[in-house]
Amino acid sequence: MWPRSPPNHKEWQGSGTTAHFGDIVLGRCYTYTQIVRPELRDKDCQKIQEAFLKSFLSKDPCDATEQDYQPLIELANQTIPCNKTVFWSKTKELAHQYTRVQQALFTLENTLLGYIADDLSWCGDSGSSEINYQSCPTRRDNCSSNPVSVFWNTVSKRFAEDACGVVHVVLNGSLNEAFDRRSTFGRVEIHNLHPKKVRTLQAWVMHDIGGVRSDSCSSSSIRDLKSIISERNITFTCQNNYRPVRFLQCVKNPEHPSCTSGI
Ligand SMILES: Nc1nc2c(c(=O)[nH]1)N1CN2[C@@H]2O[C@H](COP(=O)(O)OP(=O)(O)OC[C@H]3O[C@@H]1[C@H](O)[C@@H]3O)[C@@H](O)[C@H]2O
Repeated sequence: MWPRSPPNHKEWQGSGTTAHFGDIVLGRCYTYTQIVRPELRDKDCQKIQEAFLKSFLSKDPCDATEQDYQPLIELANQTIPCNKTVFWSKTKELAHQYTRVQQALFTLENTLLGYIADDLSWCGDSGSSEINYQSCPTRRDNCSSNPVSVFWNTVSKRFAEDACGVVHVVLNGSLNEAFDRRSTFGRVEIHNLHPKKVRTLQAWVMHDIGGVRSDSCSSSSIRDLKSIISERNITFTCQNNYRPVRFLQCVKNPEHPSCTSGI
């Protein structure tokens, strides 16, 4: 059904590089630096686009490294104010609904690099200088050191290293385990918070409206998170259904009983 990959591209199990990748990267960079956060208007989007392409072109897409992304990270470097960092895990949509309203707060995607890369796929090939638009390796079926997985691990680590003051995380209480050690939040971000800079991690365990309350602040998975954070000399606090985020959930379900009385 699909045209076969050109001879010089290996075939992988994942979808190929997003069409018009270079243009999307350049356009998103200009949108973010000129409109969303004009305080970053002096960023060089042409150089950022070039650095992003150079991070993976002509390279084995199963041998991506943190080093590949260092030039890009330096060009797109951005300071997040203390007390404004929001992590999330299994709550991508809700976390971004909240930061879209509460624009003083930053998820990784509310930073320049996360904004540029969100939902994109990209890879190249060591035997060619071309972008592979036909297929890219996936963590599950091909290799964990693929360009996209290594990118999110690398920028998530940097996002956590740069955090300061009181940081927040939105967790999904409708899952059996709201905290998963294998997640990017559990495997990368909490281990890269600096105890000398981060005073408190505040967890918000949110339950789907009308969903089951599988997990909550008193559950074993949250106690596991608390033990990891406390061992790192960072204070841990937790709130079930943090009210400002709950209001957002209720916008979509105004008639639900948990939204009509005293949320
Ligand atoms: N588009 C984004 N993707 C990701 C971000 C992010 O901020 N934006 N990630 C990770 N990430 C990719 O999302 C899934 C897992 O999500 P999911 O299983 O829902 O949650 P994770 O904890 O793994 O990752 C979310 C956490 O890491 C950063 C962001 O700062 C959040 O605090 C996996 O492929 C990750 O590589």
